[in-house]
Amino acid sequence: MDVSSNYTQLRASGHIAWSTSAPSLRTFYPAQPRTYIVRSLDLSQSGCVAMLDAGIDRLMPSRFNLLPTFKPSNITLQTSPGKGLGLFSPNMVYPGEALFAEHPILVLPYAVDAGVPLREAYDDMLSRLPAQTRQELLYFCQSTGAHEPTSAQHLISRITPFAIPLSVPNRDSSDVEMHRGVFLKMSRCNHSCGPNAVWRWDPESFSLILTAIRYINPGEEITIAYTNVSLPQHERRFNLRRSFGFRCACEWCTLDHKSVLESDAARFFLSTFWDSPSRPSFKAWCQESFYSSDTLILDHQRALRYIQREGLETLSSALPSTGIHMSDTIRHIDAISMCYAALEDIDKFAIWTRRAAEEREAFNVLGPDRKLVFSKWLSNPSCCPVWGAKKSTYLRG
Ligand SMILES: C[S@@+](CC[C@H](N)C(=O)[O-])C[C@H]1O[C@@H](n2cnc3c(N)ncnc32)[C@H](O)[C@@H]1O
Repeated sequence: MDVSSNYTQLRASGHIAWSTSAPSLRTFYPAQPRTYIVRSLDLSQSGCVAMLDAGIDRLMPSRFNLLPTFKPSNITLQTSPGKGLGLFSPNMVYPGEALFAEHPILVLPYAVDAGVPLREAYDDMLSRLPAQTRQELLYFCQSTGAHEPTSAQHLISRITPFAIPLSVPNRDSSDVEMHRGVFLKMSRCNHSCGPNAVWRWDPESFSLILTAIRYINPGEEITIAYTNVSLPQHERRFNLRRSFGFRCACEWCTLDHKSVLESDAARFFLSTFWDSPSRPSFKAWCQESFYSSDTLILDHQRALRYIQREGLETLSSALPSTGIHMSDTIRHIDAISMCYAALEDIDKFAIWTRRAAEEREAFNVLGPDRKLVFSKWLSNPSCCPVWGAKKSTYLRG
């Protein structure tokens, strides 16, 4: 291990396998021992120490964009029944509103060459953090009620990391792209099976951004999903227990037995919606007169009701045409608007097209092209390519 004034180089010796209690850390045996660099990144007062594969370290930009600034939302840390501490919003938050952005304090690879002396690396990393940040990390472990951590490695492994992708030198290194980011504030965000916020990694500012996906009332807890929330309760429970070691106390997991069955059925309906063979495609619905005018509309409206009831605004799926991921809420609204266009129902087409534009606007995904298309359709609905597509079948029928 070579130590210089501002960074530490760790060379995997290729034969010492360090065990670690970190649940998410994997060790592997690469053909050539890898070299890792441990160094501080100049990001914020809380400090940030990264342990990176030397190839990845070379690709790290020397500067990052400033943290995006948002309306100060004064997130508070409070007790959440059955979940320890959690993040709460004292203010009303709107769907699509960014809650906060945060730099990591530690960045580590997900998969580390088994020859790396991890214990030394973790000691080194912690010693480089400001004393105040180290204190906060310790407080994090104490407040979760667990035993005092016995080492830096133990302490770091206690904190649930977020998976952040970093640029890798080439496609062959894609297996080492994913890193564990440890965050002081974000790591307090609890899980819910109907979360009201989502997070995303912003490589330009090297930060995690938390965004509301529905209205969050003053005093409400901010939650994210730690697991696939479209699964039935017993599978979510199994996954949360296996990966994070807790039993979920969210409002969907504490329902009575009958309501859990209803919730599972709704989640199944939503997760299989786009591939369900029993539902006609839009084209088939337009062409076949035996499909009643409201079959598809009622199904999409039911999906929107379930999304709201189950708190599943987080659901998104790949569009078959482009493969691009889009919010399921937007997809259902678009589909209803197209059905009304096909039926030449001017009033309802206008209502749902406006809703499609508003939903996109809230989440900043209403590009100028789409905005123009919507305004054209609203001023002259017959411009919509599927205008009358179902009605003409009726007339033919
Ligand atoms: C990343 S921490 C979240 C902050 C933590 N509650 C605290 O007091 O610092 C994850 C831990 O919080 C608790 N937790 C998070 N979501 C929960 C939920 N839905 N039900 C019960 N416990 C939860 C579990 O103990 C879990 O291991």
